[in-house]
Amino acid sequence: VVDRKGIKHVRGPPSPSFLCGHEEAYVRQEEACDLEFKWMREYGYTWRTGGAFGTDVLTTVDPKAMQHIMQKSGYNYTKKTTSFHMSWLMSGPGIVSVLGKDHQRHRKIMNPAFSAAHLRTFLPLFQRVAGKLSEKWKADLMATGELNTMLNTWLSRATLDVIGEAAFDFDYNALDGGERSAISKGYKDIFKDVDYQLGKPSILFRASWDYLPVPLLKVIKYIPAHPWTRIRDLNNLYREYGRQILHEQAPVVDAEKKATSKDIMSILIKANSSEDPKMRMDDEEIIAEMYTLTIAGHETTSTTLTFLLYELAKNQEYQDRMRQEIRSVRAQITARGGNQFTIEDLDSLTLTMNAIKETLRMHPIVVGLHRVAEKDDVIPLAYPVTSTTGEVLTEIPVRAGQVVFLSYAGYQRLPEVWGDDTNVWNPDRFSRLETGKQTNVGVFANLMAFSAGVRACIGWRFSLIEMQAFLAELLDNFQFDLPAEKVEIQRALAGIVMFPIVKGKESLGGAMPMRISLAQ
Ligand code: HEM
Repeated sequence: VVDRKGIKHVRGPPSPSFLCGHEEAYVRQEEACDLEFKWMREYGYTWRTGGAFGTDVLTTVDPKAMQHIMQKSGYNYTKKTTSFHMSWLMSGPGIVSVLGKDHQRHRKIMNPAFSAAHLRTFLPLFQRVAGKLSEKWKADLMATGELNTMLNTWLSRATLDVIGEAAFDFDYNALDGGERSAISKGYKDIFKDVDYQLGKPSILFRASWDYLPVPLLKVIKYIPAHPWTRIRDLNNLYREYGRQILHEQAPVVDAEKKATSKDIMSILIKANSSEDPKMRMDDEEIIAEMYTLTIAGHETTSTTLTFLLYELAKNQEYQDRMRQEIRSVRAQITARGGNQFTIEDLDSLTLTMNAIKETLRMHPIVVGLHRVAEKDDVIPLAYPVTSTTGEVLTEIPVRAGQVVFLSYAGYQRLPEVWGDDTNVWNPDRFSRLETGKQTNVGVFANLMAFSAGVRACIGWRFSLIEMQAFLAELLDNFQFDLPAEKVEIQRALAGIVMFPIVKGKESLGGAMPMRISLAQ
Protein backbone atom coordinates (compact mmCIF):
# COMPACT_ATOMS: atom_id res chain seq x y z
CA VAL A 1 0.00 0.00 0.00
CA VAL A 2 1.40 3.37 -1.00
CA ASP A 3 1.30 5.64 2.01
CA ARG A 4 0.02 9.07 1.14
CA LYS A 5 -0.99 12.17 2.94
CA GLY A 6 -4.55 12.86 1.90
CA ILE A 7 -6.15 12.14 -1.43
CA LYS A 8 -4.63 14.88 -3.60
CA HIS A 9 -3.52 12.28 -6.14
CA VAL A 10 -7.15 11.34 -6.86
CA ARG A 11 -8.42 13.32 -9.84
CA GLY A 12 -11.47 15.54 -9.65
CA PRO A 13 -12.99 18.86 -10.67
CA PRO A 14 -11.02 21.93 -9.54
CA SER A 15 -12.53 23.49 -6.44
CA PRO A 16 -14.34 26.74 -7.31
CA SER A 17 -13.79 28.27 -3.85
CA PHE A 18 -11.48 27.64 -0.91
CA LEU A 19 -14.21 28.38 1.63
CA CYS A 20 -17.17 26.48 0.18
CA GLY A 21 -15.51 23.98 -2.15
CA HIS A 22 -18.18 22.37 -4.32
CA GLU A 23 -20.77 22.47 -1.55
CA GLU A 24 -22.60 25.50 -2.85
CA ALA A 25 -22.70 24.21 -6.42
CA TYR A 26 -23.94 20.86 -5.13
CA VAL A 27 -26.86 22.14 -3.08
CA ARG A 28 -27.84 24.63 -5.76
CA GLN A 29 -28.07 22.18 -8.67
CA GLU A 30 -31.23 22.68 -10.69
CA GLU A 31 -31.66 18.96 -11.22
CA ALA A 32 -30.61 16.77 -8.32
CA CYS A 33 -27.41 14.81 -8.92
CA ASP A 34 -26.65 16.13 -12.41
CA LEU A 35 -23.24 17.14 -11.06
CA GLU A 36 -22.19 13.66 -10.03
CA PHE A 37 -23.60 12.20 -13.25
CA LYS A 38 -21.28 14.61 -15.11
CA TRP A 39 -18.26 13.92 -12.88
CA MET A 40 -18.72 10.15 -13.21
CA ARG A 41 -18.33 10.52 -16.95
CA GLU A 42 -15.27 12.74 -16.60
CA TYR A 43 -13.25 11.11 -13.84
CA GLY A 44 -14.42 7.50 -13.52
CA TYR A 45 -16.32 6.16 -10.54
CA THR A 46 -14.25 7.62 -7.69
CA TRP A 47 -13.02 11.19 -7.60
CA ARG A 48 -12.08 14.12 -5.37
CA THR A 49 -14.30 17.14 -4.73
CA GLY A 50 -13.80 20.20 -2.57
CA GLY A 51 -15.44 20.35 0.85
CA ALA A 52 -15.76 23.50 2.95
CA PHE A 53 -12.63 25.21 4.40
CA GLY A 54 -10.25 23.77 1.81
CA THR A 55 -10.91 20.11 2.70
CA ASP A 56 -10.96 17.26 0.20
CA VAL A 57 -13.93 14.92 -0.06
CA LEU A 58 -13.55 11.49 -1.62
CA THR A 59 -16.67 10.96 -3.72
CA THR A 60 -17.55 7.52 -5.01
CA VAL A 61 -20.24 5.62 -6.87
CA ASP A 62 -18.18 2.40 -6.81
CA PRO A 63 -20.10 -0.62 -5.42
CA LYS A 64 -17.03 -2.24 -3.82
CA ALA A 65 -16.14 0.98 -2.04
CA MET A 66 -19.75 1.23 -0.82
CA GLN A 67 -19.77 -2.37 0.32
CA HIS A 68 -16.50 -1.81 2.20
CA ILE A 69 -17.52 1.45 3.88
CA MET A 70 -21.18 0.77 4.67
CA GLN A 71 -21.36 -3.01 5.00
CA LYS A 72 -18.01 -4.37 6.09
CA SER A 73 -16.62 -1.71 8.38
CA GLY A 74 -19.23 -1.65 11.16
CA TYR A 75 -18.91 1.67 12.98
CA ASN A 76 -15.46 2.51 11.55
CA TYR A 77 -17.04 5.04 9.23
CA THR A 78 -19.15 7.44 11.23
CA LYS A 79 -21.58 10.25 10.41
CA LYS A 80 -20.43 13.81 9.78
CA THR A 81 -21.19 16.20 12.64
CA THR A 82 -23.44 18.35 10.44
CA SER A 83 -25.67 15.42 9.57
CA PHE A 84 -26.07 13.78 12.96
CA HIS A 85 -26.37 17.10 14.73
CA MET A 86 -29.02 18.34 12.32
CA SER A 87 -31.02 15.20 13.17
CA TRP A 88 -30.43 15.88 16.84
CA LEU A 89 -31.78 19.43 16.49
CA MET A 90 -34.87 18.10 14.78
CA SER A 91 -35.62 14.99 16.79
CA GLY A 92 -33.45 14.92 19.90
CA PRO A 93 -31.49 11.77 20.84
CA GLY A 94 -33.24 9.33 18.45
CA ILE A 95 -31.65 6.49 16.46
CA VAL A 96 -30.65 8.71 13.52
CA SER A 97 -28.67 11.15 15.66
CA VAL A 98 -26.78 8.82 18.01
CA LEU A 99 -23.45 7.17 17.23
CA GLY A 100 -21.46 4.00 18.00
CA LYS A 101 -22.45 2.18 21.20
CA ASP A 102 -25.52 4.37 21.73
CA HIS A 103 -26.67 3.58 18.23
CA GLN A 104 -26.19 -0.13 18.85
CA ARG A 105 -28.31 0.16 21.99
CA HIS A 106 -31.16 1.97 20.18
CA ARG A 107 -31.06 -0.39 17.24
CA LYS A 108 -31.19 -3.49 19.45
CA ILE A 109 -34.31 -2.24 21.22
CA MET A 110 -35.98 -1.22 17.95
CA ASN A 111 -35.16 -4.33 15.90
CA PRO A 112 -37.89 -6.70 17.21
CA ALA A 113 -40.61 -4.33 15.99
CA PHE A 114 -39.14 -4.45 12.46
CA SER A 115 -38.83 -8.23 12.04
CA ALA A 116 -40.26 -9.54 8.75
CA ALA A 117 -42.85 -11.57 10.67
CA HIS A 118 -44.04 -8.60 12.67
CA LEU A 119 -44.26 -6.28 9.68
CA ARG A 120 -46.70 -8.62 7.95
CA THR A 121 -49.23 -7.77 10.64
CA PHE A 122 -49.37 -4.17 9.35
CA LEU A 123 -50.78 -5.16 5.97
CA PRO A 124 -54.46 -4.67 6.98
CA LEU A 125 -53.57 -1.17 8.22
CA PHE A 126 -51.86 -0.28 4.92
CA GLN A 127 -54.90 -1.58 3.06
CA ARG A 128 -57.35 0.32 5.26
CA VAL A 129 -55.57 3.66 4.78
CA ALA A 130 -55.11 3.06 1.02
CA GLY A 131 -58.84 2.24 0.88
CA LYS A 132 -59.66 5.46 2.70
CA LEU A 133 -57.61 7.49 0.23
CA SER A 134 -59.37 5.69 -2.58
CA GLU A 135 -62.80 6.52 -1.15
CA LYS A 136 -61.87 10.20 -0.84
CA TRP A 137 -60.74 10.38 -4.46
CA LYS A 138 -63.85 8.53 -5.61
CA ALA A 139 -66.09 10.97 -3.75
CA ASP A 140 -64.34 13.90 -5.44
CA LEU A 141 -64.53 12.18 -8.81
CA MET A 142 -68.29 11.65 -8.47
CA ALA A 143 -68.62 15.41 -8.47
CA THR A 144 -66.04 16.33 -11.09
CA GLY A 145 -65.28 13.29 -13.27
CA GLU A 146 -61.61 14.19 -13.16
CA LEU A 147 -59.42 15.19 -10.29
CA ASN A 148 -56.58 17.64 -10.84
CA THR A 149 -54.64 17.55 -7.63
CA MET A 150 -51.28 17.55 -5.89
CA LEU A 151 -50.59 13.85 -5.70
CA ASN A 152 -47.66 14.20 -3.29
CA THR A 153 -49.80 15.98 -0.68
CA TRP A 154 -52.40 13.20 -0.61
CA LEU A 155 -49.80 10.47 -0.42
CA SER A 156 -47.91 12.29 2.29
CA ARG A 157 -51.06 12.55 4.42
CA ALA A 158 -51.85 8.88 3.85
CA THR A 159 -48.37 7.69 4.82
CA LEU A 160 -48.45 9.96 7.87
CA ASP A 161 -51.68 8.30 9.02
CA VAL A 162 -50.06 4.92 8.41
CA ILE A 163 -46.92 5.66 10.40
CA GLY A 164 -48.89 7.24 13.27
CA GLU A 165 -50.98 4.16 13.74
CA ALA A 166 -48.25 1.61 13.00
CA ALA A 167 -45.64 3.32 15.09
CA PHE A 168 -47.67 4.29 18.14
CA ASP A 169 -51.34 3.59 17.63
CA PHE A 170 -51.96 7.28 17.15
CA ASP A 171 -54.36 8.87 14.69
CA TYR A 172 -52.71 11.87 13.05
CA ASN A 173 -56.00 12.34 11.24
CA ALA A 174 -54.08 13.77 8.29
CA LEU A 175 -56.28 12.38 5.49
CA ASP A 176 -59.31 13.92 7.16
CA GLY A 177 -57.46 17.16 7.84
CA GLY A 178 -58.51 16.86 11.49
CA GLU A 179 -57.29 18.71 14.53
CA ARG A 180 -54.35 16.47 15.33
CA SER A 181 -53.06 17.21 11.85
CA ALA A 182 -51.25 20.21 13.38
CA ILE A 183 -48.29 17.88 13.35
CA SER A 184 -48.77 17.06 9.70
CA LYS A 185 -48.83 20.80 8.94
CA GLY A 186 -45.76 21.23 11.11
CA TYR A 187 -43.90 18.64 9.05
CA LYS A 188 -44.94 20.01 5.68
CA ASP A 189 -41.87 20.93 3.66
CA ILE A 190 -39.61 20.76 6.70
CA PHE A 191 -36.63 19.57 4.63
CA LYS A 192 -37.24 22.22 2.01
CA ASP A 193 -37.54 24.97 4.62
CA VAL A 194 -34.41 23.89 6.41
CA ASP A 195 -32.07 22.70 3.68
CA TYR A 196 -33.21 23.96 0.27
CA GLN A 197 -30.95 26.28 -1.74
CA LEU A 198 -28.63 27.16 1.12
CA GLY A 199 -26.49 30.24 0.68
CA LYS A 200 -22.78 30.57 1.47
CA PRO A 201 -23.22 31.77 5.08
CA SER A 202 -25.43 28.79 5.96
CA ILE A 203 -23.08 26.33 4.28
CA LEU A 204 -20.09 27.72 6.17
CA PHE A 205 -21.95 27.92 9.47
CA ARG A 206 -22.93 24.26 9.23
CA ALA A 207 -19.50 23.19 8.01
CA SER A 208 -17.98 24.86 11.08
CA TRP A 209 -19.81 22.37 13.31
CA ASP A 210 -17.18 19.77 12.40
CA TYR A 211 -14.67 21.84 14.36
CA LEU A 212 -16.78 22.65 17.44
CA PRO A 213 -17.40 20.57 20.57
CA VAL A 214 -20.83 18.92 20.62
CA PRO A 215 -21.99 20.54 23.92
CA LEU A 216 -21.47 23.95 22.34
CA LEU A 217 -23.47 22.89 19.30
CA LYS A 218 -26.50 22.25 21.48
CA VAL A 219 -27.12 25.99 21.81
CA ILE A 220 -27.79 26.28 18.07
CA LYS A 221 -31.33 25.32 18.83
CA TYR A 222 -31.83 28.64 20.64
CA ILE A 223 -30.72 30.87 17.76
CA PRO A 224 -33.67 33.24 17.19
CA ALA A 225 -33.59 33.12 13.39
CA HIS A 226 -34.77 30.97 10.51
CA PRO A 227 -34.45 27.96 10.14
CA TRP A 228 -33.62 27.29 13.80
CA THR A 229 -36.91 28.74 15.04
CA ARG A 230 -38.79 26.58 12.53
CA ILE A 231 -36.97 23.47 13.79
CA ARG A 232 -37.50 24.44 17.42
CA ASP A 233 -41.23 25.07 16.97
CA LEU A 234 -41.74 21.69 15.31
CA ASN A 235 -39.61 20.01 17.95
CA ASN A 236 -41.60 21.63 20.78
CA LEU A 237 -44.90 20.70 19.16
CA TYR A 238 -43.68 17.18 18.74
CA ARG A 239 -42.47 16.83 22.30
CA GLU A 240 -45.87 17.90 23.52
CA TYR A 241 -47.57 15.24 21.41
CA GLY A 242 -44.82 12.76 22.23
CA ARG A 243 -45.44 13.12 25.97
CA GLN A 244 -49.16 12.74 25.43
CA ILE A 245 -48.66 9.63 23.28
CA LEU A 246 -46.18 8.19 25.76
CA HIS A 247 -48.73 8.70 28.50
CA GLU A 248 -51.42 7.03 26.39
CA GLN A 249 -48.96 4.22 25.73
CA ALA A 250 -47.96 3.68 29.34
CA PRO A 251 -48.78 0.13 30.45
CA VAL A 252 -50.68 1.49 33.46
CA VAL A 253 -53.18 3.31 31.25
CA ASP A 254 -54.75 0.20 29.83
CA ALA A 255 -52.82 -2.91 30.79
CA GLU A 256 -55.16 -5.25 28.96
CA LYS A 257 -54.95 -3.33 25.71
CA LYS A 258 -51.17 -3.01 26.04
CA ALA A 259 -50.69 -6.75 26.37
CA THR A 260 -52.06 -7.22 22.86
CA SER A 261 -50.80 -4.01 21.21
CA LYS A 262 -48.73 -4.60 18.16
CA ASP A 263 -47.64 -1.08 17.27
CA ILE A 264 -43.92 -0.41 17.01
CA MET A 265 -43.79 1.69 20.17
CA SER A 266 -45.54 -0.95 22.31
CA ILE A 267 -43.06 -3.58 21.15
CA LEU A 268 -40.21 -1.12 21.70
CA ILE A 269 -41.42 -0.28 25.20
CA LYS A 270 -41.67 -4.00 26.01
CA ALA A 271 -38.20 -4.65 24.59
CA ASN A 272 -36.93 -1.65 26.55
CA SER A 273 -38.32 -2.81 29.88
CA SER A 274 -36.79 -6.25 29.51
CA GLU A 275 -33.35 -4.74 28.83
CA ASP A 276 -30.63 -4.42 31.41
CA PRO A 277 -31.50 -1.08 33.13
CA LYS A 278 -28.17 0.40 32.04
CA MET A 279 -29.05 -0.27 28.42
CA ARG A 280 -32.59 1.10 28.50
CA MET A 281 -33.81 4.15 26.64
CA ASP A 282 -35.15 7.00 28.73
CA ASP A 283 -38.36 8.94 28.00
CA GLU A 284 -36.49 11.62 26.11
CA GLU A 285 -35.00 8.99 23.80
CA ILE A 286 -38.34 7.27 23.31
CA ILE A 287 -40.03 10.54 22.35
CA ALA A 288 -37.15 11.25 19.96
CA GLU A 289 -37.75 7.81 18.43
CA MET A 290 -41.40 8.63 17.75
CA TYR A 291 -40.41 11.81 16.00
CA THR A 292 -37.67 9.97 14.09
CA LEU A 293 -40.02 7.24 12.92
CA THR A 294 -42.55 9.79 11.78
CA ILE A 295 -40.04 11.85 9.86
CA ALA A 296 -38.04 8.89 8.48
CA GLY A 297 -41.08 6.80 7.69
CA HIS A 298 -43.58 8.98 5.90
CA GLU A 299 -42.25 11.42 3.30
CA THR A 300 -39.63 8.90 2.14
CA THR A 301 -42.33 6.42 1.21
CA SER A 302 -44.82 8.97 -0.11
CA THR A 303 -42.21 10.69 -2.30
CA THR A 304 -41.09 7.34 -3.74
CA LEU A 305 -44.74 6.52 -4.53
CA THR A 306 -45.15 9.99 -6.02
CA PHE A 307 -42.23 9.47 -8.40
CA LEU A 308 -43.49 6.00 -9.25
CA LEU A 309 -46.96 7.23 -10.24
CA TYR A 310 -45.35 10.11 -12.15
CA GLU A 311 -43.36 7.56 -14.17
CA LEU A 312 -46.54 5.55 -14.77
CA ALA A 313 -48.27 8.70 -16.02
CA LYS A 314 -45.43 9.06 -18.53
CA ASN A 315 -45.37 5.33 -19.34
CA GLN A 316 -49.01 4.50 -20.03
CA GLU A 317 -48.25 1.13 -21.52
CA TYR A 318 -46.55 -0.02 -18.34
CA GLN A 319 -49.39 1.45 -16.28
CA ASP A 320 -51.89 -0.67 -18.29
CA ARG A 321 -49.83 -3.83 -17.89
CA MET A 322 -49.46 -3.24 -14.16
CA ARG A 323 -53.21 -2.69 -13.76
CA GLN A 324 -53.96 -5.88 -15.72
CA GLU A 325 -51.64 -7.91 -13.51
CA ILE A 326 -53.20 -6.46 -10.35
CA ARG A 327 -56.71 -7.17 -11.64
CA SER A 328 -55.94 -10.71 -12.65
CA VAL A 329 -54.56 -11.49 -9.17
CA ARG A 330 -57.58 -9.74 -7.67
CA ALA A 331 -59.85 -12.00 -9.76
CA GLN A 332 -58.07 -15.05 -8.33
CA ILE A 333 -58.59 -13.71 -4.80
CA THR A 334 -62.31 -13.23 -5.45
CA ALA A 335 -62.52 -16.71 -7.00
CA ARG A 336 -61.10 -18.26 -3.84
CA GLY A 337 -63.62 -16.31 -1.74
CA GLY A 338 -61.18 -13.72 -0.40
CA ASN A 339 -61.48 -9.96 -0.53
CA GLN A 340 -57.97 -8.66 0.16
CA PHE A 341 -54.47 -9.27 -1.13
CA THR A 342 -52.26 -11.36 1.15
CA ILE A 343 -48.50 -10.74 1.33
CA GLU A 344 -48.03 -13.68 -1.07
CA ASP A 345 -50.54 -12.16 -3.52
CA LEU A 346 -48.69 -8.84 -3.40
CA ASP A 347 -45.35 -10.58 -3.91
CA SER A 348 -46.75 -12.28 -7.01
CA LEU A 349 -47.25 -8.84 -8.62
CA THR A 350 -43.95 -8.86 -10.50
CA LEU A 351 -44.66 -5.72 -12.54
CA THR A 352 -45.51 -3.79 -9.36
CA MET A 353 -42.35 -4.95 -7.61
CA ASN A 354 -40.21 -4.12 -10.64
CA ALA A 355 -41.74 -0.64 -10.79
CA ILE A 356 -40.90 -0.12 -7.10
CA LYS A 357 -37.30 -1.27 -7.61
CA GLU A 358 -36.87 0.86 -10.71
CA THR A 359 -38.21 3.94 -8.95
CA LEU A 360 -35.92 3.42 -5.97
CA ARG A 361 -33.07 3.07 -8.48
CA MET A 362 -33.80 6.15 -10.54
CA HIS A 363 -35.25 8.40 -7.86
CA PRO A 364 -33.57 7.55 -4.54
CA ILE A 365 -35.04 9.94 -1.98
CA VAL A 366 -31.79 9.97 -0.01
CA VAL A 367 -29.41 10.62 -2.90
CA GLY A 368 -26.25 9.76 -0.99
CA LEU A 369 -24.59 9.88 2.43
CA HIS A 370 -21.41 11.28 3.94
CA ARG A 371 -19.21 9.18 6.16
CA VAL A 372 -15.98 9.97 8.01
CA ALA A 373 -13.15 7.42 8.43
CA GLU A 374 -12.51 6.85 12.15
CA LYS A 375 -9.16 5.17 11.42
CA ASP A 376 -6.58 5.04 8.63
CA ASP A 377 -7.92 2.62 6.06
CA VAL A 378 -7.67 1.38 2.48
CA ILE A 379 -10.82 1.53 0.35
CA PRO A 380 -10.99 -1.11 -2.42
CA LEU A 381 -12.48 -0.27 -5.82
CA ALA A 382 -14.41 -2.43 -8.29
CA TYR A 383 -13.65 0.09 -11.01
CA PRO A 384 -10.05 1.39 -10.88
CA VAL A 385 -9.43 5.06 -11.62
CA THR A 386 -6.40 6.90 -12.98
CA SER A 387 -4.51 9.20 -10.64
CA THR A 388 -3.28 12.73 -11.39
CA THR A 389 0.09 11.20 -12.31
CA GLY A 390 -1.36 8.50 -14.55
CA GLU A 391 -1.17 5.58 -12.10
CA VAL A 392 -4.03 3.08 -12.06
CA LEU A 393 -5.58 3.03 -8.59
CA THR A 394 -7.35 -0.16 -7.56
CA GLU A 395 -7.69 1.03 -3.98
CA ILE A 396 -7.52 4.35 -2.17
CA PRO A 397 -5.66 4.68 1.14
CA VAL A 398 -7.34 7.21 3.44
CA ARG A 399 -6.36 8.83 6.73
CA ALA A 400 -8.53 8.97 9.84
CA GLY A 401 -10.83 11.97 9.47
CA GLN A 402 -11.20 11.63 5.69
CA VAL A 403 -14.72 12.57 4.58
CA VAL A 404 -16.29 10.32 1.94
CA PHE A 405 -19.46 11.03 -0.02
CA LEU A 406 -21.20 7.92 -1.32
CA SER A 407 -23.51 8.91 -4.15
CA TYR A 408 -26.31 6.37 -4.17
CA ALA A 409 -27.95 8.14 -7.10
CA GLY A 410 -24.69 7.80 -9.06
CA TYR A 411 -24.15 4.13 -8.23
CA GLN A 412 -27.70 3.38 -9.29
CA ARG A 413 -26.96 4.74 -12.79
CA LEU A 414 -23.88 2.60 -13.48
CA PRO A 415 -24.28 0.96 -16.91
CA GLU A 416 -21.94 -1.86 -15.81
CA VAL A 417 -24.44 -2.81 -13.11
CA TRP A 418 -27.84 -1.86 -14.53
CA GLY A 419 -27.45 -1.94 -18.32
CA ASP A 420 -26.94 0.66 -21.02
CA ASP A 421 -30.27 2.47 -20.62
CA THR A 422 -29.75 3.57 -17.03
CA ASN A 423 -31.19 7.05 -17.60
CA VAL A 424 -34.48 5.55 -18.72
CA TRP A 425 -37.20 4.37 -16.30
CA ASN A 426 -37.53 0.77 -17.42
CA PRO A 427 -38.81 -1.62 -14.72
CA ASP A 428 -38.49 -4.64 -17.01
CA ARG A 429 -34.71 -4.45 -16.52
CA PHE A 430 -35.21 -6.20 -13.18
CA SER A 431 -36.58 -9.28 -14.93
CA ARG A 432 -33.41 -9.67 -16.95
CA LEU A 433 -30.64 -8.52 -14.60
CA GLU A 434 -28.04 -11.14 -13.81
CA THR A 435 -27.65 -10.31 -10.15
CA GLY A 436 -25.04 -13.04 -9.53
CA LYS A 437 -22.43 -10.98 -11.37
CA GLN A 438 -22.90 -7.81 -9.33
CA THR A 439 -21.06 -6.68 -6.21
CA ASN A 440 -23.49 -7.38 -3.39
CA VAL A 441 -24.57 -4.13 -1.75
CA GLY A 442 -27.52 -2.76 0.17
CA VAL A 443 -30.42 -4.54 1.84
CA PHE A 444 -32.70 -4.93 -1.17
CA ALA A 445 -32.25 -5.68 -4.88
CA ASN A 446 -28.61 -4.51 -4.81
CA LEU A 447 -29.90 -0.96 -4.48
CA MET A 448 -28.41 1.56 -2.07
CA ALA A 449 -31.64 3.57 -1.73
CA PHE A 450 -32.13 2.14 1.77
CA SER A 451 -28.39 2.40 2.50
CA ALA A 452 -26.57 -0.62 3.97
CA GLY A 453 -24.88 -2.14 7.00
CA VAL A 454 -25.30 -1.30 10.68
CA ARG A 455 -27.21 1.89 9.90
CA ALA A 456 -29.27 0.69 6.95
CA CYS A 457 -32.89 1.79 6.85
CA ILE A 458 -34.68 -0.12 9.58
CA GLY A 459 -38.03 0.41 7.84
CA TRP A 460 -37.27 -0.89 4.34
CA ARG A 461 -39.55 -3.92 4.53
CA PHE A 462 -42.26 -1.82 6.12
CA SER A 463 -42.01 0.62 3.26
CA LEU A 464 -42.08 -2.07 0.57
CA ILE A 465 -45.24 -3.73 1.87
CA GLU A 466 -46.84 -0.32 2.28
CA MET A 467 -46.02 0.63 -1.32
CA GLN A 468 -47.22 -2.73 -2.67
CA ALA A 469 -50.53 -2.38 -0.81
CA PHE A 470 -51.08 1.22 -1.96
CA LEU A 471 -50.26 0.44 -5.58
CA ALA A 472 -52.58 -2.59 -5.69
CA GLU A 473 -55.43 -0.42 -4.40
CA LEU A 474 -54.75 2.73 -6.41
CA LEU A 475 -53.91 1.20 -9.79
CA ASP A 476 -56.91 -1.09 -9.66
CA ASN A 477 -59.19 1.90 -9.23
CA PHE A 478 -57.56 4.92 -10.83
CA GLN A 479 -55.92 6.09 -14.00
CA PHE A 480 -52.97 8.49 -13.61
CA ASP A 481 -52.18 11.10 -16.26
CA LEU A 482 -49.93 14.14 -16.50
CA PRO A 483 -51.82 17.43 -16.17
CA ALA A 484 -53.39 18.79 -19.39
CA GLU A 485 -51.43 22.00 -18.97
CA LYS A 486 -47.79 21.12 -19.52
CA VAL A 487 -45.62 21.54 -16.43
CA GLU A 488 -41.97 20.70 -15.98
CA ILE A 489 -41.19 18.55 -12.95
CA GLN A 490 -37.74 18.99 -11.46
CA ARG A 491 -35.96 16.92 -8.88
CA ALA A 492 -34.99 19.39 -6.16
CA LEU A 493 -32.48 18.75 -3.38
CA ALA A 494 -32.75 19.68 0.26
CA GLY A 495 -29.32 18.66 1.52
CA ILE A 496 -29.25 15.01 0.49
CA VAL A 497 -33.02 14.55 0.35
CA MET A 498 -34.73 14.75 -3.02
CA PHE A 499 -38.28 15.91 -3.74
CA PRO A 500 -40.27 16.95 -6.82
CA ILE A 501 -41.07 20.58 -7.61
CA VAL A 502 -42.73 22.37 -10.51
CA LYS A 503 -40.25 24.48 -12.46
CA GLY A 504 -41.02 28.15 -11.99
CA LYS A 505 -43.27 27.40 -9.02
CA GLU A 506 -40.64 26.59 -6.43
CA SER A 507 -42.59 28.55 -3.82
CA LEU A 508 -45.23 25.81 -3.82
CA GLY A 509 -42.71 23.54 -2.15
CA GLY A 510 -42.87 19.81 -2.91
CA ALA A 511 -45.35 19.46 -5.77
CA MET A 512 -46.53 16.83 -8.24
CA PRO A 513 -49.68 17.91 -10.08
CA MET A 514 -51.56 14.90 -11.43
CA ARG A 515 -54.77 14.18 -13.33
CA ILE A 516 -56.63 11.31 -11.73
CA SER A 517 -59.72 9.60 -13.14
CA LEU A 518 -61.53 6.30 -12.60
CA ALA A 519 -59.71 3.45 -14.33
CA GLN A 520 -61.67 1.69 -17.09
C1 HEM B 1 -38.91 4.48 0.38
C2 HEM B 1 -38.84 4.68 1.66
C3 HEM B 1 -37.57 4.85 2.45
C4 HEM B 1 -36.31 5.19 2.04
C5 HEM B 1 -35.84 5.49 0.63
C6 HEM B 1 -35.46 5.21 3.22
C7 HEM B 1 -34.11 5.47 3.21
C8 HEM B 1 -33.29 5.44 4.32
C9 HEM B 1 -31.85 5.68 4.32
C10 HEM B 1 -31.03 5.98 3.07
C11 HEM B 1 -31.40 5.58 5.59
C12 HEM B 1 -29.97 5.78 6.10
C13 HEM B 1 -29.82 7.17 6.69
C14 HEM B 1 -28.49 7.49 7.33
O1 HEM B 1 -27.62 6.63 7.50
O2 HEM B 1 -28.31 8.67 7.68
C15 HEM B 1 -32.55 5.29 6.41
C16 HEM B 1 -32.51 5.14 7.77
C17 HEM B 1 -33.63 4.95 8.56
N1 HEM B 1 -34.92 4.73 8.13
FE1 HEM B 1 -35.56 4.69 6.21
N2 HEM B 1 -36.23 4.91 4.32
C18 HEM B 1 -37.52 4.67 3.89
C19 HEM B 1 -38.59 4.30 4.67
C20 HEM B 1 -38.57 4.17 6.05
C21 HEM B 1 -39.69 3.78 6.87
C22 HEM B 1 -41.08 3.44 6.35
C23 HEM B 1 -39.26 3.81 8.17
C24 HEM B 1 -40.01 3.49 9.45
C25 HEM B 1 -41.12 2.80 9.52
C26 HEM B 1 -37.86 4.21 8.16
C27 HEM B 1 -37.07 4.38 9.27
C28 HEM B 1 -35.72 4.60 9.24
C29 HEM B 1 -34.90 4.74 10.45
C30 HEM B 1 -35.40 4.67 11.89
C31 HEM B 1 -33.59 4.96 10.01
C32 HEM B 1 -32.33 5.14 10.87
C33 HEM B 1 -31.62 3.82 11.00
C34 HEM B 1 -30.34 3.88 11.80
O3 HEM B 1 -29.65 4.91 11.83
O4 HEM B 1 -30.02 2.84 12.39
N3 HEM B 1 -37.47 4.40 6.85
N4 HEM B 1 -33.69 5.19 5.61
